[in-house]
Amino acid sequence: MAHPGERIPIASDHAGFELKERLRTVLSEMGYSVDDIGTHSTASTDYPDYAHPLSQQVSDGAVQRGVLLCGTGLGMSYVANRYPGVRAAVSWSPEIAALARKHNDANVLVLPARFVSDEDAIAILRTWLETPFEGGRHQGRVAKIEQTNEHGDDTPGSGA
Ligand SMILES: O=C(CO)[C@H](O)[C@H](O)[C@H](O)COP(=O)(O)O
Repeated sequence: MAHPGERIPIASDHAGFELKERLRTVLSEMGYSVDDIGTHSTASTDYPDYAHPLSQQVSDGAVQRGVLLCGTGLGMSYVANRYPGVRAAVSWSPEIAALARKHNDANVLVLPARFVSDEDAIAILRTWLETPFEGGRHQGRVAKIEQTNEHGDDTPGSGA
């Protein structure tokens, strides 16, 4: 499932900066064209400033997938999952990353940089990159993520 030459955006806040630097190298060595959106130091910064531009690219179809990192992975995932078509999965093990691909067709990998070792993060990244979506029974479920509710309103829960 590796796509040499594919452009992959990667972004972090200060908590994910050092791991992002490591993963950037790993991606380049695997043949990907890495688009580093930032941050570029360990100076304190705000995760939405990096999650928004990356998620927009995935949502627009400018890229197929992207990688986000912050301390817990949560803040980045909250932002990313607000974008139509983005399915961002916080993954703390290769098993979770594999299931996020097989069952959920996750197109953004989110790493909790303060809670995974560098070696585990590399294994998670490789698994996520190389595991295909299974389709089948999962296809309809993934499609329902973007579905409108029974009131024809596309805001889940509104009017209920
Ligand atoms: O998920 C996050 C934001 O919700 C992250 O864990 C941030 O990296 C974290 O909040 C940063 O914390 P800090 O105390 O400002 O370093």
